[in-house]
Amino acid sequence: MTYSHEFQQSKENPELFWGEKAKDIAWFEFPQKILSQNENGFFRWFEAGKLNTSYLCLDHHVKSGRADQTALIYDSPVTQSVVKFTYKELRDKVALFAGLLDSKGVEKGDTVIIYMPMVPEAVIAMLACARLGAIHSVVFGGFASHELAIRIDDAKPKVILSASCGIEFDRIIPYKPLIDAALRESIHQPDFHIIFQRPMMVAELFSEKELDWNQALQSAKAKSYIPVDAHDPLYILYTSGTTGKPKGIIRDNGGHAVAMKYSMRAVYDTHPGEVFWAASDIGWAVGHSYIVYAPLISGCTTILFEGKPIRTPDAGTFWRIIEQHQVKTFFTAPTAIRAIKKEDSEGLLFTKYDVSSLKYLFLAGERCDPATYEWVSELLQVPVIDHWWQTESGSPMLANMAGLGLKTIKPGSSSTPVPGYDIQIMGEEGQLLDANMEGYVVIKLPLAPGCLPTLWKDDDRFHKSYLSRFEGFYLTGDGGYKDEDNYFYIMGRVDDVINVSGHRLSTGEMEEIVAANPAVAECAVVGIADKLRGQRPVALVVLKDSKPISQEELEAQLIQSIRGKIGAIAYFKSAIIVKRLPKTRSGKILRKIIRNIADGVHFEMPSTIDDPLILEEIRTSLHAYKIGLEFDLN
Ligand SMILES: CCC(=O)SCCNC(=O)CCNC(=O)[C@H](O)C(C)(C)COP(=O)(O)OP(=O)(O)OC[C@H]1O[C@@H](n2cnc3c(N)ncnc32)[C@H](O)[C@@H]1OP(=O)(O)O
Repeated sequence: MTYSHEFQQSKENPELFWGEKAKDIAWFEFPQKILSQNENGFFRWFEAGKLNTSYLCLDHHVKSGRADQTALIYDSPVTQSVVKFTYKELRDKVALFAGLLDSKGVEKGDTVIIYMPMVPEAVIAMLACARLGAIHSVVFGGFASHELAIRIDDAKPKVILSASCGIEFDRIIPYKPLIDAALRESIHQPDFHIIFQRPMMVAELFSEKELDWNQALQSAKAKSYIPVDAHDPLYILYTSGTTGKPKGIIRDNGGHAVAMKYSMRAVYDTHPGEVFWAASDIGWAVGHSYIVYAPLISGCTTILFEGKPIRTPDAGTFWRIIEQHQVKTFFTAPTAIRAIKKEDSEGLLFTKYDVSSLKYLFLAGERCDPATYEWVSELLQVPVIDHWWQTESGSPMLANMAGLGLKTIKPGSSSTPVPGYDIQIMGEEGQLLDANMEGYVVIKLPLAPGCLPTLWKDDDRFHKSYLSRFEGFYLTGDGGYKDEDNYFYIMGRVDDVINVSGHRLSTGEMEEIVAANPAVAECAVVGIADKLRGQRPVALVVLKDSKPISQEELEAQLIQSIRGKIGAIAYFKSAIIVKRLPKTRSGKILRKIIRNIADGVHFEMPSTIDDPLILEEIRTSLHAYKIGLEFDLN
């Protein structure tokens, strides 16, 4: 099957196309209708199909001859351990943990928050929820207690699952105080909190609602899988929107399973028995899809890596893992490659390992700059495939599809649309733009299976955020252009979302935190270019006349507030006091222009600007702070 044949078929007859792909899944009952619309007009895939995602990931393989194949390899340089689980071992652990959850009253449709580091128990917890038809919501361990509290109040979990600590390089991060603080802040209170005690830091348990994971398991009985409907949610994954409240992306069971299976073969060219490694975190969409669900549904071996690309112990860690576990397909973020390049630009550590098992490197999470692409391609001598997707889609939307025959790689481009995604570039007035014209990246409805069917308990926000701007199209929030060969170039967000080290964060949320400081009259937080992290946030602040404060003091306070509320991952390090902010005559802050000045990008003076002289003031303030100096601004 060629790419153009598959793509054309998916465009002309999506029902036929996805109906065929659905046959690759071991349903308990095959769907009666492939594509339908609900009462709101939202598209739904695989109506009346019955399945269980945990069954697909585990029991199905145990039954069909993979019981003794390694399913999961936990490789943790920070604890110096490597532990392997066969499909049968993992299935048994998941069934037992599902039994524990069941005994604590967790039922189909209940929500469970998982706030855990990269330990096998986190994967077991996800699959145990799926086994019961409970909806998990994994919260990235790097988020601070306030972010956790917001998610607790929105998801209203029956149980919280966590661990006593995480490990960042050589630092122990206690989790229990963060959860306690989140529960003091949240209105909703779960019935139980089950804590996996790690030996490097044992958490103190204060009440009967707080259970020790291993102790509680001692009396648990294994629980079998429960058939769920294709439309039932498998999980909620919160992602940053333009305001402080994150969006609860829902993933349904049916569409997700079909999309996972299809993408492993068609995008990643990875087959049962082969080793697939996504060096991400289970707190992100990549971690959900390509550490846990897609490799397991496909009968592959997956790797759970508790470490960093550098300093755990060095910039050769990735290559060591590829050699040791015979990885065929590797997936990471460009930031990770930039970090390695910075520490080992000559690739000396790389030469210590035999990485001949590796067939592909896939990159996503942020735009891959051509310099990083060239460096890593030269080093690895395998195809380096930059591809594009979002938390909302759960799997790639633009990719050079290795399983359908690789096409020419064009550095800077994420290649062509994956079957199921009719991607277009649109102008302000909703007109489709020709090649080489930059505009909004939009997708003609219906979206492919696996994409968010709506937002958790918020159909209105789903419609407003994604469907209302251009009738009949999904607004991705990204901007870009395509070339004459229909290769797309994603240039970055068109809204207040930024990407720091592949982590999607909201500058709108940061502005809310900065604006809450008593000295701040008004502010703008923008994402500026960062050599290692892709982007980092910077705040421009106008002070209240009545509240004098030094630049240093204000900056220290704001850094503390953002670390405390969002987390250190925001990498917020700079707050700059300015006299005024550039605005349009109607009072809208010109954030994009501020960003352009900081990044040295040419811009047209907006005709609606209130006072053009402010731009020079901003430039001087940024320069005084050593931002934008490396660029020729004139
Ligand atoms: C594959 C596509 C995707 O999945 S994209 C999403 C996943 N992103 C990546 O895999 C990006 C790869 N990036 C990295 O490995 C790191 O960012 C590199 C480049 C090594 C830099 O590490 P580091 O210096 O620690 O910076 P950072 O930006 O990661 O972290 C900033 C501060 O946040 C902290 N942090 C990070 N993760 C956690 C966590 N899970 N739990 C607790 N804290 C965390 C870091 O320790 C750091 O804190 P501090 O500022 O040093 O105090």
